[in-house]
Amino acid sequence: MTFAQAVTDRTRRLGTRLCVGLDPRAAAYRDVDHLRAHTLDVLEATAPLAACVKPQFAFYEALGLEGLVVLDEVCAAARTLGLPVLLDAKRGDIGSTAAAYAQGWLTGRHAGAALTVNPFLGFETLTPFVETAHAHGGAVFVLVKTSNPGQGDLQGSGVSERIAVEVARLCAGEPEGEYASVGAVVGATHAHDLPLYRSLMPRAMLLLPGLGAQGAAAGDLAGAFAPDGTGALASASRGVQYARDLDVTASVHAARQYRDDLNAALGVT
Ligand SMILES: O=c1ccn([C@@H]2O[C@H](COP(=O)(O)O)[C@@H](O)[C@H]2O)c(=O)[nH]1
Repeated sequence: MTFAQAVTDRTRRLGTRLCVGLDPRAAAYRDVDHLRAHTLDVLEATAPLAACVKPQFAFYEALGLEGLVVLDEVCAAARTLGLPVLLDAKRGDIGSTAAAYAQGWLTGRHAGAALTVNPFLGFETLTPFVETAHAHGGAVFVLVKTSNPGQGDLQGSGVSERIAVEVARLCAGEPEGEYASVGAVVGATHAHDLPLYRSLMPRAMLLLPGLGAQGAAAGDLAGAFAPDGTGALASASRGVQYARDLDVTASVHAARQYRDDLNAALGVT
């Protein structure tokens, strides 16, 4: 099963469109063992409520080699739980270097995973990511309109729309009837614009970060989904992992609430 198929299957079977972000902040823990144990506990406890899990590479990289080992353990644990992994690393470089990033994060033990990619160097640099993801059953999520307040500095004036059109072009070569291996990141903070991006990229799965801590509300995100309730992943990281300090039960309650609020907004279960 490809990443897009696995996510869509979980949405249909488990009734969830929630992407659980795992961004462990070193300051919250005594040491790396404590960080690892809590992060794995949150993963295991929230897995039945999630369509996929999204570790943010930066928080593991910040811990050096030990952190990268934890990231590897998180990915392995997710695979064991049958939970699709979306690595948020926002890679992008000239094509030959992009090919090395793609090999590192979309093949081997990461085959079938998804990776966020940055199109700033030009559309041709997306090709190694797209080809590798497609060949290994994974996916890439291209930054189209990010959730942060300053995104308009470079993403305004039709730039995001232009990237969206390119994403749609990249999706066009893939089999009909399912979401493509090329998806798009559109901030959940842009609720008003979601129907536009949904219509520009009908075959792309949308990743919607910004739920919770950045102020976006699940009830405002219906415009990102296809009429059957598939095609988008609403993502919360701090809002789940640190729903109430390090209380894993609170993480589960928060994930359940996000899942239910998304379903209520869509009128589905
Ligand atoms: O446009 C974007 C793209 C990625 N992110 C990432 O998502 C999470 C958000 O964390 P919260 O704690 O839920 O705010 C984080 O890893 C970001 O790097 C984003 O926020 N916006």
